[in-house]
Amino acid sequence: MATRVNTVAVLGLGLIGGSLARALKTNGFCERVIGYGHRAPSLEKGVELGVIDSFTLDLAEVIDSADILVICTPTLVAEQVLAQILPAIAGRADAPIVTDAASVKGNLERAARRICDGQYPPRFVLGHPIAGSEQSGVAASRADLYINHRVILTPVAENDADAVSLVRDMWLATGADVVDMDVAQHDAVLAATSHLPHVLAYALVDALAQSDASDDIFRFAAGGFRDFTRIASSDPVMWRDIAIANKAALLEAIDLFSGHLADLRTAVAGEDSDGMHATFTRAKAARDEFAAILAERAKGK
Ligand SMILES: NC(=O)C1=CN([C@@H]2O[C@H](COP(=O)(O)OP(=O)(O)OC[C@H]3O[C@@H](n4cnc5c(N)ncnc54)[C@H](O)[C@@H]3O)[C@@H](O)[C@H]2O)C=CC1
Ligand SMILES: O=C(O)C(=O)Cc1ccc(O)cc1
Repeated sequence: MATRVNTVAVLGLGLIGGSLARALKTNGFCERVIGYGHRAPSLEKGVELGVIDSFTLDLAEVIDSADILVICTPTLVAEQVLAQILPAIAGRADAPIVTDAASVKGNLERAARRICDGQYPPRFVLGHPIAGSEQSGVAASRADLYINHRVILTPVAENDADAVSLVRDMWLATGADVVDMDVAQHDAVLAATSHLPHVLAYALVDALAQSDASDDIFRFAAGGFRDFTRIASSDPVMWRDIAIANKAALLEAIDLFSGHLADLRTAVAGEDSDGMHATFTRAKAARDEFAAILAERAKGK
């Protein structure tokens, strides 16, 4: 593809930032990808693996040399990084476009307004790739991570249309499908489909690991346990940040789920076979429909 910009900077070179860097280098969206972080080791590894061309620990240098800054740090760190970047680029005609990949959008929208005295910075575009895994770190990054996966952009009214368009093109260049969503809708949907399942997996594994029978439980666990709990191997810092940043929507999702679990407990205790059968049948139909959608999407690969 024709090169769109000279330099993309990835701030926080882990699974998500490393995979973006690899994809952009593979498809020629930019001339070079540079890395920025608070510590050298993962960035040195990124250069060694050919994920990035160079790196710096100096944020001012990144701001001066990149066309697009992509914040790929844990969610709450992204607020701190924004607090350093936005004042530094305010009013600068040659300022880079800023975007991010964090899992929650509302906290970053609020942070951006707070940092800029209530005025949303037009060239900051909120984004979130719905692709990843329980792994983390630059060594786990892959150039094909985003192919046929959704990337959600949550532009706000004050956004500069050209900035949104360039960020959209960047993600399209990775092979992703880019969709727009409202910030609050994004956070509610992701609380239900991603943040709640991670909390449930962590809770289940923690509860069983602390029980007296934990040795037997893990020794004899079947595939269902493995499927349900894979995501409990995800990075605790990342998920702690997500739970804090999306507290309101996550609490709503937990409460909705707790109500259903309580109903199911009542059905089990009362041997309510019709009630249980109805719940399991409804859930199976919904899950089968979801599996069919996934299969259709995989065909597009
Ligand atoms: N892992 C996943 O499946 C997905 C993660 N996300 C989001 O993407 C972001 C990154 O996630 P991963 O790449 O999985 O995490 P990661 O742990 O693999 O990478 C995060 C990187 O940020 C760096 N970092 C930490 N503190 C920093 C600081 N103060 N300044 C500069 N760099 C710092 C770390 O050194 C690391 O290189 C998170 O906000 C996460 O919520 C979004 C979609 C999927
Ligand atoms: O590992 C998995 O299945 C995931 O769910 C990956 C993931 C983690 C966080 C996100 O914000 C989006 C996707």
